Amino acid sequence: MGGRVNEDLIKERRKCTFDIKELTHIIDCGEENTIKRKQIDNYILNIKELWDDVPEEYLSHKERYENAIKKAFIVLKVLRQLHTGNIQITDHRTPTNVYSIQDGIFRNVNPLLIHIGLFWSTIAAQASTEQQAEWLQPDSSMIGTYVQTELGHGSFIRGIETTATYDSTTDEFILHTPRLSAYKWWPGGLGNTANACLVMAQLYINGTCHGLHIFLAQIRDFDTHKPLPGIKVGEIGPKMGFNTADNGFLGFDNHRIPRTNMLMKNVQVLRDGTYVKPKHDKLTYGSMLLTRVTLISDLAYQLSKAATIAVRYSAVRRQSPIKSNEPERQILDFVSQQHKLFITIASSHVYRVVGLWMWNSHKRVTADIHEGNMGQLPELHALACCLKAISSRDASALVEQCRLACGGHGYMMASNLPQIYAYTTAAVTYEGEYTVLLLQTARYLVKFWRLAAEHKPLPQNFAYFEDYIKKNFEQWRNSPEGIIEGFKAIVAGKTKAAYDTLQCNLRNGREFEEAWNMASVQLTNASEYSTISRNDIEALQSRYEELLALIRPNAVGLVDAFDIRDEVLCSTLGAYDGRVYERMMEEASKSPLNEDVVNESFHKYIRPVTMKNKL
Ligand SMILES: CCCCCCCCCC/C=C\CCCCCCCC(=O)SCCNC(=O)CCNC(=O)[C@H](O)C(C)(C)COP(=O)(O)OP(=O)(O)OC[C@H]1O[C@@H](n2cnc3c(N)ncnc32)[C@H](O)[C@@H]1OP(=O)(O)O
Ligand SMILES: Cc1cc2nc3c(=O)[nH]c(=O)nc-3n(C[C@H](O)[C@H](O)[C@H](O)COP(=O)(O)OP(=O)(O)OC[C@H]3O[C@@H](n4cnc5c(N)ncnc54)[C@H](O)[C@@H]3O)c2cc1C
Repeated sequence: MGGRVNEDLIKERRKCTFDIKELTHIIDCGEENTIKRKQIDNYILNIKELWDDVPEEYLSHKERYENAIKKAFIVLKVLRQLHTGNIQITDHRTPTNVYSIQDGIFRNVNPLLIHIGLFWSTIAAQASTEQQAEWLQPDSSMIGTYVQTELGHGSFIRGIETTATYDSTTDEFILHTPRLSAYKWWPGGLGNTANACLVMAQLYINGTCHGLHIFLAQIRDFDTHKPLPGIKVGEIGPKMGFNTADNGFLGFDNHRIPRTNMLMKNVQVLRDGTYVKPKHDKLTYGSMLLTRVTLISDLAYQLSKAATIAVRYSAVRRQSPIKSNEPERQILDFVSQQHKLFITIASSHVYRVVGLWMWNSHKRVTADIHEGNMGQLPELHALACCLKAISSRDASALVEQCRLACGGHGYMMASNLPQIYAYTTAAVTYEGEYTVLLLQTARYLVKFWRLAAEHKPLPQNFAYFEDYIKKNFEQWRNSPEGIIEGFKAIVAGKTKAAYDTLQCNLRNGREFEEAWNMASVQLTNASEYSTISRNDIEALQSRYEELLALIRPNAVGLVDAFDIRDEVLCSTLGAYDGRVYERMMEEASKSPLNEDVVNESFHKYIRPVTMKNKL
């Protein structure tokens, strides 16, 4: 769409007091990465076959999937070319960099998301060298998915009921679904797309259960794509979002796979049925850990999209004068609006930085694990659980806040905010449900509180627990260091309160698990335990309001620095040129309900009633 840039946005950009490009380079971790990112954007977004004439929202569930699959294989080809170096752009900060522009292409989810993001990465991390050499061929016929959750069990994975029983006479595992609740349910790409999967099942050898292990199973014929004998597979139906991801169900009826299809890097079953234990029994859960880490950066990116849309719209939208004799103001001038939006910008930066830090920590800990050192795994797991939980919960709440900040127009699908919300809120549940993950972190914290309470030596990271017990915390100071100290006090105070409740329940004769359950609300909620006073809060509040005013002239510059292209934002409200109303009218004209001047239902249903007495 041609035309001038909205005058208010032009003025906002003139007001900006910092170098927008410099911030973009910081976000990309260097100018070189910005250049590479833009090359990828240009390359992929210029592929004409990836763009639709009819907006996604007007397609049926089936048409959406078919359209998405067409695009997914174009994108897959490009990703393969990038990896093999046939397109000369490589080396990226985090995987999300390459994949983020797909949001614009699919306006939903790439049906190959799990194939690329989880299937290949799990094989790369958990299969033996020989298995990798066989399965990770660039021209492989396999389209895979990650099959863990069952109809009856998602969070409590030890309760998974699918079995893999070793048959030493044939050197095979027999995969079996013993009952309805054991049907696999949810895996992305399973419904129609995948012909193979990594399936999590309870391993049985000679009647002994060795717990959960991962197996590669072919489920559809590579040529005809028909389900193999003994496989019952299908799609689970429409969802709040993720409607192009063909999430599926899967049942096995004594389906046989070779013994060598168990992922054997960390754990082995030998030909004679000997079980060789892993060095750490949670290494099988490694893919969940990696995805949780990756998600933090992805959620930061979703926040930057929502903030870009809502801030640009708030600069263009004028409604109500502040003083009655003045013209209507940009809604961005209302301090309450600034509060809604600037927090979203800030949170995006916070989770971007933390996500990158976690990505690097994961790389470091994985290298250690490779050398046989498991020492850092529990801390990484506790951090990943907590950060995945709060980043997804914050992101979905803030995306919704941005949507509401755009008033009625935020409710339009063409604003793209409802789709970003549906995508973001799913992350609160998948890859470990919010409360369940917080309880994992609580379990870790309580362990160290117990050491502190018993005056046993603590690792340096937990020295603040001891400080709290000895009341060594300094008086609150309104500074970044003071805020960090305040948070330490909150964690220590909260952990203490939960620990005390737990102990009290135990003293009253409860079993540990029951006592834990009774303390679980305390274990997941944070409250104010720091030395902060009422006066401090007032000072913080007024500093916060000063900061809102300081940020105000730079708001549009700050979101421009995210440098997200219009094709990715897909929003009538958030485009760079700010031609909001023109774009809204153009999108409305695409509604099929505008195709006929008089819709045929008028003749069928309305006219017979309204004209009844006049005919
Ligand atoms: C084309 C695009 C490609 C994209 C590529 C990248 C793009 C990035 C963007 C991403 C965007 C979207 C992608 C996502 C799409 C959707 C994917 C969804 C996939 C799924 O949902 S898969 C299913 C996930 N399921 C879960 O997460 C289940 C949650 N439950 C659990 O994890 C466990 O049951 C549990 C809650 C952890 C409990 O486990 P368990 O009962 O076995 O353990 P205990 O509580 O008894 O604890 C025992 C002991 O073990 C420790 N521990 C537990 N887990 C781990 C771990 N993972 N690592 C290390 N240690 C672990 C625990 O701390 C205990 O230790 P302790 O005994 O206290 O010492
Ligand atoms: C969009 C989407 C995509 C998905 N993709 C995949 C995929 O590709 N592969 C795959 O295998 N799975 C996938 N899943 C499944 C997902 O991983 C699970 O839904 C998730 O792990 C939560 O498990 P659940 O559904 O069993 O929830 P439940 O565990 O039944 O949770 C229901 C409620 O019970 C509470 N609860 C449960 N246990 C406890 C506890 N111990 N203490 C306190 N409260 C508890 C929870 O907090 C929650 O409030 C996907 C899910 C979604 C929504």
